[in-house]
Amino acid sequence: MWIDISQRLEEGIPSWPGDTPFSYGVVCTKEESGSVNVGQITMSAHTGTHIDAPFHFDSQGKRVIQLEVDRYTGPARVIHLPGVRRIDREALKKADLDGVSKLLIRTDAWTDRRSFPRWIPPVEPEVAPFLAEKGIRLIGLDVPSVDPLDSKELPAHHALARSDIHILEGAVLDRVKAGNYELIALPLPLTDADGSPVRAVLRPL
Ligand SMILES: Nc1ccccc1C(=O)C[C@H](N)C(=O)O
Ligand SMILES: [Zn+2]
Ligand SMILES: [Zn+2]
Repeated sequence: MWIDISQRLEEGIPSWPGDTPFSYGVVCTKEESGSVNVGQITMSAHTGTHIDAPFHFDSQGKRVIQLEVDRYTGPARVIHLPGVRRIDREALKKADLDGVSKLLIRTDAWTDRRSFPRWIPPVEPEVAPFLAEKGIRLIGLDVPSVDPLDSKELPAHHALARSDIHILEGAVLDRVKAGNYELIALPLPLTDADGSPVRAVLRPL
């Protein structure tokens, strides 16, 4: 059985402060067109469960279409680090990361999904080379960023990119136990985009 770890995209879903709010509306009704309801979606590429393309934080970086689908599908390990202040070497030292190429970290830090969090545990840039050495190519979190929310330099985003680790943000891991799963979290084929919403699902292995 697949477990849905995606945030529902619906009116009221929080977006990054100041960023485009999510909306879905029928712009032409079945009554008007005589055949179909036609919807329009307006949203930031960074709302809900989504991936970041390097172009998000590097104007020369890859766009969404250039990201291989293999990065977002396949075996993944979920680790549970409740109450951590930061995701650093210390926080990760007890985790078994051997043979893992996709790592999802459940922090439980985003408790009320109806509002944007005031604080999140950031990923420390120093862990990027350490994770890469372990063979990790994708990191996923249950919070909306890998950097402190007020960061402009985005050191963790850059360090992860330098270590060739892709980023999944805003996964809903509240009811997911630590363990091994198969992951599917595919971005849309957006040619130029800096990020993409994903439908992320896990199946226990
Ligand atoms: N949407 C934004 C609008 C303005 C400033 C930052 C963001 C972000 O999304 C940053 C976040 N670290 C992210 O990668 O999702
Ligand atoms: Zn993002
Ligand atoms: Zn990000």
